[in-house]
Amino acid sequence: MDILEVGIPGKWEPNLPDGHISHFALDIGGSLIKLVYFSTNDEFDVVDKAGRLGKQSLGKGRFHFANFETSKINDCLEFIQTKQLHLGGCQHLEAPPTDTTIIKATGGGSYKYADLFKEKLGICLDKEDEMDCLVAGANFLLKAVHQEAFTFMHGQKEFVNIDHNDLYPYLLVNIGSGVSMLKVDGEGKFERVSGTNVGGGTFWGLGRLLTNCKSFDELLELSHKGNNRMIDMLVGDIYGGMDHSKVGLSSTTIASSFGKAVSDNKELADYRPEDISRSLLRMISNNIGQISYLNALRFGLKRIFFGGFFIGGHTYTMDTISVAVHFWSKGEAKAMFLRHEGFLGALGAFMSYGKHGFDDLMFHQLIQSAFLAGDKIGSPTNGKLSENESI
Ligand SMILES: Nc1ncnc2c1ncn2[C@@H]1O[C@H](COP(=O)(O)OP(=O)(O)OP(=O)(O)O)[C@@H](O)[C@H]1O
Ligand SMILES: CC(C)(CO)[C@@H](O)C(=O)NCCC(=O)O
Repeated sequence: MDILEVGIPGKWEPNLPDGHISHFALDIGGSLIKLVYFSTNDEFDVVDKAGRLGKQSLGKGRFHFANFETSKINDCLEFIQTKQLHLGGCQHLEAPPTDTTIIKATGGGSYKYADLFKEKLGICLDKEDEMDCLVAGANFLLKAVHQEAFTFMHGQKEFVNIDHNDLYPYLLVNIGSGVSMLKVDGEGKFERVSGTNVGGGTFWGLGRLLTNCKSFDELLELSHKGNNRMIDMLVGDIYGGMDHSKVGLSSTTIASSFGKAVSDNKELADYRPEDISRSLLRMISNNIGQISYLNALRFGLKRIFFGGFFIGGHTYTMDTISVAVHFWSKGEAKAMFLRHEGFLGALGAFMSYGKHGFDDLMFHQLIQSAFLAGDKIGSPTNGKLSENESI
């Protein structure tokens, strides 16, 4: 489980106390559960329209982010219980007062695990569509968070200035277990234009089988030390060390991922797990980069934002995706990454508290405070996950 905290405004503050937890939201995906909650320190007693006593925040506070493997959902339930997040949730104003806490949730698991949450914590999951949430989360981050988007190519990271008046349209590619591609035209205006089943789950699933790695991080770590040329068949392998320049293929371009394994006459055990992991990561990242570009081309989109936990701020993954987009678009399209990449859906679900009359904690005011000029969500500058520059 990873837990991260971000201050508003200000810097990364790893071990701050939680304060009053006002809302939390969940994105329960095929591989990971993402949890976002908001805590405030300044608060006072209020009585809501239903006569219930509660705490009202002044709108200053912090977003907290945590994630859990979906297969270890009990850890997530325990975390909610220990932090008493569910006691800070809200009740629907139109409904008669009950003991049931309603929590915004998205992702397939909000359907699959609804009964479990009810049974274990008395929480009723209020389901929001995962695509709506991804888009709401991405739009929120791009507009409200300073230095949220960046490019990454050949080891160089560059933050992108987002012009709020020239943000749309863009292609949002969310690389989770599977991959969704959405053409975003505005707030709540989007279409899921494509997807691919070759995604983060494929990398981790195949990688686990091929290398016997015990964790995703271990598999990624291996990939850093690997050399994909040991397994991939390059153009040069086919052309006797030469480029095939007539069609723009250099000798070092991968002609066929894992292609060398066909003629090498080796067994799986003869290959280094590091090289296998590297080839796999490149194959999947390349493929996603290429499909993304083709979809951008389909709709004339120049900007492609990548999200999802598969990226995990990993430089090699981002580099490979960027190079693929650059290569196929001949430099016309740009791959951009988001610092809060894995939390788009959870943030979108969180934002949806503002939509349906959940205003006993003046949710609108709370969210608006995060939008105020100069009061943007701070960026993590140090701390546990900052090594990969991603929260
Ligand atoms: N600790 C981890 N355990 C498992 N997968 C991880 C881990 N860290 C990163 N990943 C990668 O993140 C991917 C999951 O990303 P994400 O959480 O965005 O998707 P998801 O919501 O679970 O999937 P989907 O949206 O398809 O249901 C995994 O497939 C894997 O590639
Ligand atoms: C099924 C979802 C939407 C669940 O998040 C995701 O895993 C996905 O987009 N998979 C790819 C499905 C496809 O378009 O082939």
